[in-house]
Order: sequence, then structure tokens, then C-alpha cells
Amino acid sequence: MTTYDIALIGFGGVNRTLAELIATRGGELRRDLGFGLRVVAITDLRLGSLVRGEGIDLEKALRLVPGAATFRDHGGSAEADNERIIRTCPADIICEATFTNPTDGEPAASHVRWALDSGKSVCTTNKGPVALHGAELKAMARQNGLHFEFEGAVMSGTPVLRFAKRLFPGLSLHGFEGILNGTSNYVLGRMEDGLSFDEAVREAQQRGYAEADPTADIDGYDVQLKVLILANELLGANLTLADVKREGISALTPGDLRQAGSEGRRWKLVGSARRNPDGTVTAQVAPAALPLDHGLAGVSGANNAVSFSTDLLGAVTVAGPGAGRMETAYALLSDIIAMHEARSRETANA
Ligand SMILES: NC(=O)c1ccc[n+]([C@@H]2O[C@H](COP(=O)([O-])OP(=O)(O)OC[C@H]3O[C@@H](n4cnc5c(N)ncnc54)[C@H](O)[C@@H]3O)[C@@H](O)[C@H]2O)c1
Ligand SMILES: N[C@@H](CCO)C(=O)O
Repeated sequence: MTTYDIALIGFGGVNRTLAELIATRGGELRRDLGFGLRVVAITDLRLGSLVRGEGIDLEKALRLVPGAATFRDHGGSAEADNERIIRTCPADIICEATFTNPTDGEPAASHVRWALDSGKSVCTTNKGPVALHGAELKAMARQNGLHFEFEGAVMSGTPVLRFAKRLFPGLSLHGFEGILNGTSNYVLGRMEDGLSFDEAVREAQQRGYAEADPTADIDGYDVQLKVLILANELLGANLTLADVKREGISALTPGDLRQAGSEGRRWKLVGSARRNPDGTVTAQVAPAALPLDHGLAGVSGANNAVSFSTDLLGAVTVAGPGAGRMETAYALLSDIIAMHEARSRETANA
């Protein structure tokens, strides 16, 4: 049976949860999926790095508390040393889950380049490299006969990208609108319940929904990246960050939310894009007070939903979890499953 050796770049909420899944459910996964997973390298800014060709003891690695210990105490190094480890470790697949940088996608984009340049496929939940360097990185993967998968970059474990790519050939897609950030949606809901803005953000952080800097969620930068990914991947647009107008929810007050409630409306942060008659695509992120019978008004908590406007089917809506450690770790697993399926098809056709 095939075993994929993987390297975890960034050992925070998402990659730790993937490691937990492999440690606790590796046997079941092997039986159900027809392949095994072995973690041979881990790097993290706060923990340093560890490489073990025979496989890392994940239970031991998961017990390390950032700030209190590093991999140096366990035969590794206190430095992340990403370039050397990504290029030289014996992994088949790199799972990139470091901080999203909404401005230039670095250093994660370099992590992806180093992997693809050294013969390793990549799956990532990091929106930066996909939104800001997606075309380059997909081409690099293709040229090198490797995979670059990023289902978790939009709507975490809810497979919106694969779903849309399978559904839309044969249809014309006019555009989409959606709730694409779990944190801001959770915060708006908790403010409606009476929590202060700061309390609601703290809860979203504790639940593992928020970015390392939650202003990325609140001020719409996170949705800006996701709109860019959806527009470029699904509408065939060639947009850059500056093409997606952005406004977040930080100006909304509890009074605004109460007022909307009394008018039968609910404030939501909506990301959207539409194809214009001349073929160009217009995209934006902005708060909107939606009437309660609007399809997106009932999306609650950290859930997300995106409604695609199509010619033959009308509106097609995909809804599900939009954030969370397990939900996003599952997205990485789904990427590895997609790579395995592609590899099995290639072998069958050879
Ligand atoms: N948590 C979610 O719900 C969710 C959902 C979808 C996508 N994402 C994305 O997945 C990624 C990881 O999310 P998370 O919740 O695990 O974040 P996190 O903050 O819990 O973990 C990130 C980890 O990466 C490490 N790191 C940062 N820069 C690094 C570098 N240059 N080299 C090595 N390590 C580095 C940090 O020390 C931290 O441990 C982010 O890009 C996030 O935007 C998260
Ligand atoms: N911080 C993001 C994680 C998912 O990309 C959110 O809250 O939606």
C-alpha cells in the first residue's frame, strides 16, 4: 500500500489537528482511503524544526508547548529553517499552514515555490499564495508534474472549489455572492446576542476561527483574498488584489445591528463578483443589511455560503463550515485524497 510522506510547514491550529487526525485515526484512514500518511518533517516559527525519515512520533510532537519548548530538546533545531527543510526533507507532499499574509502572500509563496522546485507536491490552506500567486504556482506545479491543491483556502473544509469546477463545465457562470469569513459572521451573530465587539472577537479567536491578526477578518482582507480566488478560479478572471474593492464590518455598531433587526434585516459581510456584458469582472467586499428572506441572511456562526448565479440552473448555493481547526485540517486531507486519486488515474491510464 502507498504511504505518502508529508512535511508540516507551520505547526499551529490546522496542521496540529491534521497531525492529531493522522496519529489517532491513521489506521482507519489507511483502510478507508487505501493509502497511509507519515509525517517526516515539521517546521514552525515558535517550535523550530524536526526531520525524521522514519516518521515523527506525533504524540510527542503534539505535547510540545510553543514558548516552553522547541524541537531542539527533541533532537531537532530551534530554527524553522524552512528553505533547507522544504528542499531537502524526504517528503512527497508539503502541507503549508503558516500565517496568511494578505499583502504579498510571503513567505508562504516561497515555501510553495521551494517545494515545487524540489519535486514535492503542495497542499495549503493559506490564502496568500493562492490569491496573489495562484497562476504562477499552478503553472509551476504543472510543468514539474506535481500537484498544487488549496481547497481549504476558501470555506475551509466545505469543498466549494472542487464542487464548482465539477458542476460548471457546460454552464455559464454569471457571478457569485457569499459569506466567506467565519470570524466576522460569528462576531456579527454574537453581537446580535448582546456581546461586545471585543468579547465576540475573543471568542472567535478561542474557537480557532480568526487569523493571527483578526483585523484581517474584521476589515475584509480575508474575504478580499477569497473573492479573488473564486473570481480567478471559477470566472476565469485575471483580477489582482487592487481590483477587489474592500470594506469590513468595523464601523458597524450594536445600534446598527439592533436597527436592522427592527427592520427585518441582518448585517452580513458579503463578498461578490459579477461578469459584466463586456466580459470584464467586477468584484467587491462590503457589509450589507440583508432582508431576512435573503438566502444568505440565515447563515449563522462560523458557517459560510456562496450562491453562484448560472444560466441553466439559476442560483446554486454551497453552504457549510467556513472556519475551524478540524474543518480546515480536513481540507488538507481532502487535497491529499485528490492527489492520490489523480495519481491512481494516471497509473491506470499508463
Ligand atoms: N483556522 C481556520 O479556521 C482556517 C481556515 C482556513 C484557512 N486557514 C489558514 O490556514 C493557515 C493556518 O491557520 P491556523 O489556524 O493553523 O493558524 P495558527 O496561527 O494557529 O498557526 C500558524 C502557525 O504557523 C507558524 N508560522 C507562521 N509563520 C511561519 C513561518 N514563516 N515558518 C514556520 N512557521 C510559521 C506559527 O508559529 C503558527 O504556529 C493560515 O494561513 C489561515 O489563514 C485557517
Ligand atoms: N479566519 C478565516 C479562516 C478561514 O479562512 C475565517 O474566519 O473565515
